[in-house]
Amino acid sequence: MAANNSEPILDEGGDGGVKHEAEEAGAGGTSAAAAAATTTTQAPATMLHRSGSRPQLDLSGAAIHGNLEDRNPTILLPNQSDDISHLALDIGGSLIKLVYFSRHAEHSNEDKRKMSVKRKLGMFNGGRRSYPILGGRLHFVKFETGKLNECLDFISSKQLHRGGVDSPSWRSGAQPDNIVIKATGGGAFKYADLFKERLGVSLEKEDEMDCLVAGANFLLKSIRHEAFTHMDGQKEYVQIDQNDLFPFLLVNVGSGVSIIKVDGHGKFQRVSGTNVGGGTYWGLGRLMTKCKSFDELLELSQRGDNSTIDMLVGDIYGGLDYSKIGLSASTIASSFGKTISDNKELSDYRPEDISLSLLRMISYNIGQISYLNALRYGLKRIFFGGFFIRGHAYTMDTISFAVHFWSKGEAKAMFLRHEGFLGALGAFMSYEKHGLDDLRIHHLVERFPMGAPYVGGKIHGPPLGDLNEKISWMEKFVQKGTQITAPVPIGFPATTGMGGFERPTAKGNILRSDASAALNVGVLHLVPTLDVFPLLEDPKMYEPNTIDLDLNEFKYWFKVLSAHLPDLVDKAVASEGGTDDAKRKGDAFAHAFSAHLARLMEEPAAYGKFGLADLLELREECLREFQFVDAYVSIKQRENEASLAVLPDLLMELDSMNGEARLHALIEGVLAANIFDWGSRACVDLYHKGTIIEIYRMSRKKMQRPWRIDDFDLFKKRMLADKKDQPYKRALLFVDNSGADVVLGMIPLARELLRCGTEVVLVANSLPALNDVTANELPEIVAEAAKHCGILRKAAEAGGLIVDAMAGIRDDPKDEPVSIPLMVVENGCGSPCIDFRQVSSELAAAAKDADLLILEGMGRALHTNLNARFKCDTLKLAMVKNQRLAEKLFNVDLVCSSIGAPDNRCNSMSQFVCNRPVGLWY
Ligand SMILES: Nc1ncnc2c1ncn2[C@@H]1O[C@H](COP(=O)(O)OP(=O)(O)OP(=O)(O)O)[C@@H](O)[C@H]1O
Ligand SMILES: CC(C)(CO)[C@@H](O)C(=O)NCCC(=O)O
Ligand SMILES: [Mn+2]
Repeated sequence: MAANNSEPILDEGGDGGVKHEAEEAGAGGTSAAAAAATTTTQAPATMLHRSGSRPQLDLSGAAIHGNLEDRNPTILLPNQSDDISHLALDIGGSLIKLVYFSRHAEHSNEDKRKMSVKRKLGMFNGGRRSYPILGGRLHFVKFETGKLNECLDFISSKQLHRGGVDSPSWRSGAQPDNIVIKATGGGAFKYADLFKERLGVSLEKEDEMDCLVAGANFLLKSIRHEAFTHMDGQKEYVQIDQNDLFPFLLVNVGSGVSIIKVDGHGKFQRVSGTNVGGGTYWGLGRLMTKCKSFDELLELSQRGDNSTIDMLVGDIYGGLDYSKIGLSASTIASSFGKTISDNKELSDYRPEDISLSLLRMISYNIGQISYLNALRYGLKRIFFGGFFIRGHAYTMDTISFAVHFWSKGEAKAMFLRHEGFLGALGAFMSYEKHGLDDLRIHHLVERFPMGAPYVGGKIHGPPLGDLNEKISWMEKFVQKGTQITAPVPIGFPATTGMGGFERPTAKGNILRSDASAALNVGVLHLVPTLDVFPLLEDPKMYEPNTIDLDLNEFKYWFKVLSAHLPDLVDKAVASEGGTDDAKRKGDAFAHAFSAHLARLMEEPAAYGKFGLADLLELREECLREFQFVDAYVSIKQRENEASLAVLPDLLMELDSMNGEARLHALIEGVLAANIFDWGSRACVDLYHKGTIIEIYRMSRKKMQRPWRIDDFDLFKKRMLADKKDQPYKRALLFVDNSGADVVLGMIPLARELLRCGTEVVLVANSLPALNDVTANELPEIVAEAAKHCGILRKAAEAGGLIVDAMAGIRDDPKDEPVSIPLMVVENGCGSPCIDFRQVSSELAAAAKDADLLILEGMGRALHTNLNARFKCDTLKLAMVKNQRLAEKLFNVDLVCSSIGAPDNRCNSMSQFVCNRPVGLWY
């Protein structure tokens, strides 16, 4: 095996000229005479061809896995390679693009709690795979075609052609003799023999245009923030209406340019093309500037002034505009036109200026030809792909300008985040049973790991799959004093004026290295178990984030998160035993997360349309990337224990009250207990000043109504007056923090609902986030609490929670759902916020019969979902512990802070959104 053991190399010098082979593969025999934008291939509209290269089912060594008593136990096929293929290639004239899939073992984290919940909710199907696709990740990588060997080494080191190093076939050492890999682009023909020779694989050729269209359609259908406009330096994501996507013009700017009219899935026509494309810019640019890499050339353009080279309208008109035909003096009249009159040699011109002139000439030309073709077919939307774009703001602005200018604003240029990967994705989709067609937007989660493979450009090296490699990679950067860039290219504003463009603004002089441009996109996680929350009133209109994370807002969060970072690192390191290794990991995490923050500070839209929920999740994901499983684990345990110790007193106090006073005390208690929050600086300070119960009591004492939003009376009416016996059939309680928050706040409230005959579903995080309680931890906490209370005990026993927590699982063998008074389900996320467009399937199933939602805590009820509307009554409870939110939402100053005693008087909110008109109730 070509082991993945070499160290990443930091290569500051150029990396040698790219051996360009675009002459053969790129232009593909198109003659100079066909240079005009009229090369039309009237291909008949074809359906995407799927050929069957899928391996047969290998039943050898089959064994039953899991519970033998299950009616339909899981059968493990150790020798069966995954039933979706893993790698597809697009080998173009300039670059090779790889899309590969790495698998998530579906049952590995299928723990007992999940199985039990599934059975209770009637979701259990006996271990058969319930989803059309496997969970896993789609990775995107590119290489220069001239360095094909690097690409072959990469495939070989990861054994991608054999299903990855973790695949059963690889581990068993079996040598499948006929591996077939889908490939598109000219190189699928040109390099087929080399692939056979080096890797023993056959390339199965897929048509390039088919693949481009399939890739574009998939992205536009399945990725929420894929397409964006880019005008005057401003990037704006476009909401694509699935029912109104076709027809559109797809312009793929690779070495050469293909222009395709797309009318539907598999329905398209290549209407034109131009041989003046990315290869032209890079090729001419290399000859004229002696640049060693594409990026160097692009970077030069950022410091260029094209007016020394281009002949402008003003040069011809003595400095005047030619306003009668709408041309300003700064409009380019003739690209490179000035060089005819000067008595100068090439070396007399600045390479910077040459690069900028070339870039403008080619981008503008592509924009114009695209517009003309859009006009020809009456199309209003033009999507631009291909790696010539390279996420480069100036290129996109120039193309947009041309389209806008010539169409007088009628046509719109849009760009794609996965710009260069359309063909490779299309090739991936051409595998039979790839399952991607069945994916919906809510199944895909994009993540931006630091250690994804960095290839090409300035940073060379093997994929950084291994944690140690990742850490030493980060350390090297730190030692060298190099700024660590998050894995996305920089965008920077450039201005365009009427009829002409100004030169790129000085801001953003650095072009992000190609290594990171390759990761303009993150890793796409395919999570088939995610669902849209069925109780959303209008999923299309739903926006989880309460406040838009614009640059200003981001600046605030940058400060908050940066300030919190040292404390978080300390906790994380302690949670891993505080060893030297843990410290290295902690440092690497801090650098990685800071790099993300720095990246987003430059451009808040860098990772797609990013909200606070995404930002907070990014932090948790970053911790997980550096294998910090649960930074708050011991704090959570300590606080749970402390809170459970005082629970009996609290329950006694509550039981001595009458119904109305009790309900008031319970809601007040939830708000008071929500003061415990490790995500809030002001509250962290409090921890050093008192015990949990002291803080809780003080908090409750100060909890005077009216709260900032106070719909308590409405809720009380529903609970106590409208229908006394069973006010609600099933309530979903979204819990927040461990410790007092859940034990002294939410569990007593759950108990009250149980007392009223309401089924209670406690909904908790799937993965840790700060000190939030997780679905795995909750059964044990409930079981402990139940020791002090008959109502809880009865419900928890009936719900199997006590057994779950303490012994194994005792389950109803029937698959049918039964009425369960108390259940714990996971929400599908590992973040302090919740995005109801993507929740776990068990939560979605539990929600079907729910008629009350209770969202608790700032993350879930305030930062996200304050404005969300649901199909049933919803109670949102939170203690406002964040100055920014208090100001923005309620226009108040927080008094809670370092003074030791929080004044909660006006800082709580209890919003009750009724969804059923009174009178028609029940
Ligand atoms: N690191 C890079 N090295 C070379 N070219 C790059 C790089 N990054 C971006 N480019 C630009 O992207 C172009 C290639 O884009 P793309 O990968 O979409 O096309 P291709 O598939 O190689 O070409 P074709 O489809 O015409 O065969 C190059 O010609 C160049 O303009
Ligand atoms: C030849 C291809 C399709 C290879 O990707 C591409 O480089 C291209 O579309 N070139 C432009 C050829 C033309 O003039 O239509
Ligand atoms: Mn191509």
